[in-house]
Amino acid sequence: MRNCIAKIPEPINEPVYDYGVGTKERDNLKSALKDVLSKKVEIALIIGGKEIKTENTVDIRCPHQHDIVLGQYYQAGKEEIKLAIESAMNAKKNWAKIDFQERAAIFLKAAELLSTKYRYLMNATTMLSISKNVFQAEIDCVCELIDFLRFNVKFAEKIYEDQPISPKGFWNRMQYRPLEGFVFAVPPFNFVSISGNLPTAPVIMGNVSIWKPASSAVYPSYLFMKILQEAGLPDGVINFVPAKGSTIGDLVFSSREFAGLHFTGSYETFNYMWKTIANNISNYITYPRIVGETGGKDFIFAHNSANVKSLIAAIIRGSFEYQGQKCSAVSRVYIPKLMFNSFKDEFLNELSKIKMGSPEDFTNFMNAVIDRESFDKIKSYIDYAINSNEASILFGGKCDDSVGYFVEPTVIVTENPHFKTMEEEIFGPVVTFYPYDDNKFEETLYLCDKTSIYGLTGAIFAQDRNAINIATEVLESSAGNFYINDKPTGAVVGQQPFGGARASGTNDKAGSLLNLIRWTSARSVKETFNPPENFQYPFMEER
Ligand SMILES: NC(=O)c1ccc[n+]([C@@H]2O[C@H](COP(=O)([O-])OP(=O)(O)OC[C@H]3O[C@@H](n4cnc5c(N)ncnc54)[C@H](O)[C@@H]3O)[C@@H](O)[C@H]2O)c1
Ligand SMILES: N[C@@H](CCC=O)C(=O)O
Repeated sequence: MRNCIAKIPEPINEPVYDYGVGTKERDNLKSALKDVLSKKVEIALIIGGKEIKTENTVDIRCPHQHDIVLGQYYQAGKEEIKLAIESAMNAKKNWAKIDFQERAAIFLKAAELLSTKYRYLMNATTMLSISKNVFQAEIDCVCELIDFLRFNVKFAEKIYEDQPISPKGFWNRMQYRPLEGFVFAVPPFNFVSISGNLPTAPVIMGNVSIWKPASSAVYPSYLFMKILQEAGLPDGVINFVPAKGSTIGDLVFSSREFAGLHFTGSYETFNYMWKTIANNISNYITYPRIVGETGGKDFIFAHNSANVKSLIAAIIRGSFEYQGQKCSAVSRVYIPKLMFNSFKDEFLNELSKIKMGSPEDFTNFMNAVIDRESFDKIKSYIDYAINSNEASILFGGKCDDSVGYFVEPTVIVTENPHFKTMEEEIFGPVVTFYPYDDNKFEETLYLCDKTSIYGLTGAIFAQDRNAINIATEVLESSAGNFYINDKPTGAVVGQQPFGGARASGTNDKAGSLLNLIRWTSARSVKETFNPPENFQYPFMEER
């Protein structure tokens, strides 16, 4: 729209539905679940706006019942990947020229479609294909994804509005250009919101993207791609390319037009990508932007003044929601020995109330872990603890893959603060306790800070203000998201910008202005209204 400088609406967080018994939302969701189960979906690549099928298909199965096949998706080969890069580069010129408000309208519309027309279908595909209970699905694939879209366009507006000063006679402007090339978006399996945010954040800033969804989260990602198309996203701006990581990675990173990586996933994969990019560095038109959020070894640290009931609730939710498959999940707990002895009975009693099974049964708190590889990895950590004389299993420990990939919520206790499960990311429902000497609070804080390579999330539980202050100070670099008397999961867009440093990533805070600014390459433009006509300065004039 010409001659109109309209403001982006002020975003508010999408309300979370509770799907309580007897609500119409619950009925709608139940019928969406039935619908998804009764059909076999066929998911094509979407390149340049066109659906493309290949020779290679992969089954989409329910992790909680692996004999249920929800459908199939097609996997890209080299030809399709090259076509996707070409399509992105073709779409680039027009997309960058579209007025920001027109671009923003597309994402605001997509958010509205998600909030209304597609809410139940999106929840159903997420619950069934990545095994999330209704609450975990709702806060992820609906609310957080909507928040990313609505808040990011507002942050983009703030960036564009940020302009330099202009003294009399001059007009200085800052043009926020997109990057010179395309952005490669590579998400993990565990959050549909992250999958949707990784391509859209750069695209909101005028970039184009190649989006490779995680193999186990193709279904809800595809649905989001269709929503973006319905909202008016022009062809080729985002190219949806399910593919094997190594096949697509090699081609993209050796492409001259590669200008940015927007990644979320493991530390190991990110390091591999960074090294590959470094090896190709002289091939690129421009230095690529590398934004990556990776793993965590997140902690709860209890002081002896902590409120035990809220501590127990936080440990159970923080460790076992979504089967501990959150980068933010609690996986180590520091607790004073005396408190540990008195808290155990109540803790075990609460743990025994956890129900595990299919997400279709709304009474289940936990569901299955994502796939066989993950199941085997988590089981190997539990077996290691079972066989070690440095640790004992306080709760759980059983794994069963006969119907789905189920791992019991598992609590390990150790006296070795450097025990393997205190240091390494497991990415499953396993938490390790280290009971510390009651008079070694501060010393143990330093130990916590130095125990793991990661620095993502952490929490202090204490009523004593001095203890809170000391912990906040000592643990300053241990967590990019730090919580006081709250679990270290469940960050909300616009409220707790999310990300960590150390081995947890580049800490560019997903869903914030800090992230969006990485997707622009600014140009300073100076205009002089009355330029001098003589090269000599006044002090050079003769009397
Ligand atoms: N910090 C965060 O915000 C955050 C959020 C969610 C998950 N995570 C982390 O993600 C990990 C779990 O997710 P995951 O198992 O999907 O991670 P992963 O590293 O195995 O995979 C991440 C993505 O990278 C792709 N990939 C792998 N090798 C590739 C290559 N050579 N080229 C291109 N793509 C390639 C995968 O297919 C997948 O899409 C955990 O470590 C978790 O902590 C971090
Ligand atoms: N942002 C999410 C974690 C994302 C990683 O898996 C949280 O705060 O719990």
